[in-house]
Amino acid sequence: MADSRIAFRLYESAEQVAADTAWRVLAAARQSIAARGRFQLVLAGGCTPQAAYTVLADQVADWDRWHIFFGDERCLASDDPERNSLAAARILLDQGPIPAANWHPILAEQGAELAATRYEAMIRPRLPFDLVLLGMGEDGHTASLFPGHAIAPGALVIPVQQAPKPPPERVSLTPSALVSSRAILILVTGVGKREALADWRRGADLPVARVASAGLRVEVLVDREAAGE
Ligand SMILES: O=C1O[C@H](COP(=O)(O)O)[C@@H](O)[C@H](O)[C@H]1O
Repeated sequence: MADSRIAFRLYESAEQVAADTAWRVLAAARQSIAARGRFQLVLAGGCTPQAAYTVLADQVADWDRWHIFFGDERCLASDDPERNSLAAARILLDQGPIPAANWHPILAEQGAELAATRYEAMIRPRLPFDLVLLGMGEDGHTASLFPGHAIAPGALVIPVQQAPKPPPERVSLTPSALVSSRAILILVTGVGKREALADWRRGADLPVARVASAGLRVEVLVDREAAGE
């Protein structure tokens, strides 16, 4: 792993990763709002980022200027607790600070094909994002980009079928969309991620590695359990 645009940062605990993520997101928001009047943030799904969202929700920020997008969504009913946007909404929208009009979920309950087409049409004129948050799965997937899955050239958002992690049907931003961002933060915590992280750092061709190596400014926040140190 010799890509100088990717900075790996080590933290003692997942709590520290969450706190520093929140701090970095707030700093990016301030800069973006000062420069362009708005902050376009892509949220990661899964469990890892939820602690950071909880820290964020308690902070003071210019929330009306934040616009929230999603890196991927699972094709489940809109009220299914496994939906990525629902988990984030419970923290940042329902009782939190972000106005509903600025919340841009992927409507995956419409089916992967239609939801992907509609989300692509919505994000295309809004690119670039200011900050993309990503996680990493135990197999090195990021968003819903899984190892061995082909990506249609030129697409920004794709339907995903037969994902190895349930549910099998999903919608994902592609590497092209994810790297159309001023910065990317990848959160990697827990012992379950240790092997994939080590593979990535040894140069394995994983989806997370492909996205990270194409990004402009990429920071990977890793806790000691994932790092194995
Ligand atoms: O299924 C998914 O998995 C990854 C990793 O999730 P985590 O629970 O291990 O943090 C996540 O980044 C992705 O958005 C999600 O859909």
